[in-house]
Amino acid sequence: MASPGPLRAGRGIAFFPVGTTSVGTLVALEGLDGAGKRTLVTAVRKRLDEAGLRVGTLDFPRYGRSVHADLASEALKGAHGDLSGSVHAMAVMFALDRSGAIAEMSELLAGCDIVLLDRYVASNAAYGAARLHQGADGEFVDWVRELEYGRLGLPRPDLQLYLDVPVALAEQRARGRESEDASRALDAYERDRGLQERTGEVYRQLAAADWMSPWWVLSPDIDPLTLAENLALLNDGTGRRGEKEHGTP
Ligand SMILES: Nc1ncnc2c1ncn2[C@@H]1O[C@H](COP(=O)(O)OP(=O)(O)O)[C@@H](O)[C@H]1O
Ligand SMILES: Cc1cn([C@H]2C[C@H](O)[C@@H](COP(=O)(O)OP(=O)(O)O)O2)c(=O)[nH]c1=O
Repeated sequence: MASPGPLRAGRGIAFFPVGTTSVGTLVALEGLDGAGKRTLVTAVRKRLDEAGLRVGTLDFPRYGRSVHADLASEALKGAHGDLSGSVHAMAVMFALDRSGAIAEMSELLAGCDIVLLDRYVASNAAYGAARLHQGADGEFVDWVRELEYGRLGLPRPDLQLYLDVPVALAEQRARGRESEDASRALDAYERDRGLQERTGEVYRQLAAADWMSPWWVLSPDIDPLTLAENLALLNDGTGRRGEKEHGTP
């Protein structure tokens, strides 16, 4: 059954088994640079707060709080020699940033109904595979899965959202942001139109395959209220997840 409004589900929406403990639902928002992720998380959070849900948010990379995140960001702006030239080295930096946030994520999940992440493991999968001209079924995506969910033990998201914004629009938004805020100058990935195109393609493949969890694909004009209402349905209000194994919101 198709999901309502602008939500497009890959292979149907899966609901999650009821856990024995009260933990929140972990939702990761993915998309290209400038897609509007930060804006959407802020708007959805406001709607969920207003609905009385306990909401936590966390942005990756954790700039200013993680040396790995800062090194990666500086590398994308030309520092640290040939660091940014290595696809695997960059992915390890982003992965170690996330690894350092495991305790914080556990705390958020213990105290919230919904935890919204602005970028997560799939960012590494999509950008790295795109840099290597691979698809979602390639070696790199498997390497990321094994590194982050296997070796580093990161929690799997219950749901992943892909904000599917055309590259030209995302670029226009990123450039608009750059002109408003000098600290958001475009980095090496953002300036590379071909990389953004390929990254979008890998994201669509990951979503179609429901990689690591169910995915919802969101259109550029997604209404934050509609999204918040659909997210709220994943949670029965007690911090426990819905009981249906499969269904649509
Ligand atoms: N739905 C939207 N319509 C118009 N402009 C938007 C929309 N969402 C975001 N923007 C603008 O686009 C720019 C990039 O948005 P941002 O949320 O920072 O993207 P991201 O976090 O995906 O890089 C910002 O200047 C923001 O104000
Ligand atoms: C979090 C993350 C980001 N990236 C990429 C996506 C972006 O192009 C870049 C920087 O992340 P981004 O979220 O865009 O940060 P900024 O606030 O500087 O715009 O790093 C990865 O390749 N892997 C990751 O795990």
